[in-house]
Amino acid sequence: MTEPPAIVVRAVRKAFGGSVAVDGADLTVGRGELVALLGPSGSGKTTLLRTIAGFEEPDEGTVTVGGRRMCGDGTWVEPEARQVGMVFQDGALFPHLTVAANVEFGGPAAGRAEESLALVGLAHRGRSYPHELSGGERQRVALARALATDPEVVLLDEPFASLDTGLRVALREEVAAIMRAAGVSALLVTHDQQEALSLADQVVVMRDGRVAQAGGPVEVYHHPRSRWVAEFLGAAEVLPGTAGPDGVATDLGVLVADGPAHGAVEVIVRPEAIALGREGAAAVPPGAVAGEVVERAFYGPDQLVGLRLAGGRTVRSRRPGRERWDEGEEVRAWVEGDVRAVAPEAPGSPTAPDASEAAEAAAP
Ligand SMILES: Nc1ncnc2c1ncn2[C@@H]1O[C@H](COP(=O)(O)OP(=O)(O)OP(=O)(O)O)[C@@H](O)[C@H]1O
Repeated sequence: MTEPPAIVVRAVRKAFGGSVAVDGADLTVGRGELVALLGPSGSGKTTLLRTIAGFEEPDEGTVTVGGRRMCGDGTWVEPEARQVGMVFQDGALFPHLTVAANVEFGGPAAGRAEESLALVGLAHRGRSYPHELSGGERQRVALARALATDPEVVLLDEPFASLDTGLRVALREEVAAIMRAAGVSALLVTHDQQEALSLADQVVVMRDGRVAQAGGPVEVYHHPRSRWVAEFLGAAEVLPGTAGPDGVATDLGVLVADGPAHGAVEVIVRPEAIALGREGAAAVPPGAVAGEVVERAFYGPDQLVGLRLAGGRTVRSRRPGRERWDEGEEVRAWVEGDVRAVAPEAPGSPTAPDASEAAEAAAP
C-alpha cells in the first residue's frame, strides 16, 4: 500500500477581521519531499504554515498530515498532537537550557535526542548553552529538536533569514542535505527565490493568499503560468508579440514559444536566453537582430548588458562577467533556449505584476 502524502491542504481560507490572508489554497507535500512555499511579503505563507501546524484554525478547508485529518469538517487536532516539527526564524531555543535539554524539551522519541543532534553535526555540543553557539549552530539545534520527535513533517518558517549571506547559503544546503539523508518531509517558507529554486523538489508560489503556480523549480522558472510568476521568480524581459504558424513575431525575431498559437501574446525571455555576438562572428545565426549596447551592470560571475533594439525597445542579456561589451557598440542578438508566451494581462488586473516585487526579483 502506498503511504499517504505528508501534507494535503485543500481549499484553505483564513481571514483576520475583514482581511483575507489565505484565500482558497491547495498544496500537497509528498513523502520525503522538500517543498518551498515562496511568495512576497504578505502573500499568506506564514498563515498557511501556522494553519498546518494548528496555531491557526482555518475558516474553511481541510488539512491532512500523514493521512490523518487535522482540521475541517468538524475535526480539530491540537498542535502538540499533530506530529509536526517546527523551526522558526530565530530558532526559539530556551537560553537557560543546554543544547541537549533544548532538544529533549519537545519530548523526543526514545533515543532520538542524541541521534538527531548527531544528524545535525552537533553531538559534541550537548552541554553548551545557546549563547555559546553561532547563529547557524543554533538553527541546527532547532532542527535537531524538531527531528527528535520523529515528526510526520517538519515546517520551517524562514529559518535562514536572520543569518548573513555566506552562512545562509552554506547552512541551507547543509539543512537540505540533512533532511534528505533523514528522509524527512518538509515545508519551507521563504521569500528568497534562489533559496526556493535551489533547495526544493517543488516550489509553491503564493500571491495574495492563493497558489499562483506549483511545480518543480525548472518548471516554474522556465514555464511560468503568468507574467507575474515569471517576474517574481527572476529577471525577465517581456516582449509584445503576435503568434502565428511560424512562431511569435517579436522585436527579437520570430521565436518558437510554448503558449497560445494565435494572436497577441506576451513573450517572456530570461536574459540568459538572449545571446550576443559581433557582426560577422561565426556564432551569429541568420535571424539575429541588430542592437546597440546602452548599459552594463557587472555582478562578478555575470553581467547584464542592456541593448537598444531597432524600434527603440531595450532588453537585457545576461553574459559571463569575463566578456567585454562596451557602451555604444553595435551587436547582434538572438534568443536561445526556453521561451514562454502568455496571454497579455490587462493593466491593473489582479494578476498584473507589481513593480517593486519584480524589481526585487530582478537582482542577480
Ligand atoms: N494574527 C493576525 N492578525 C491580523 N492579520 C494578520 C495576522 N496574521 C497575518 N495577518 C495578515 O495576513 C496577511 C498574510 O500574512 P502572512 O504573515 O501570512 O504573510 P507572509 O507571506 O508570511 O508574509 P511575510 O513574508 O512578510 O512574513 C497579511 O496581510 C498580514 O498582515
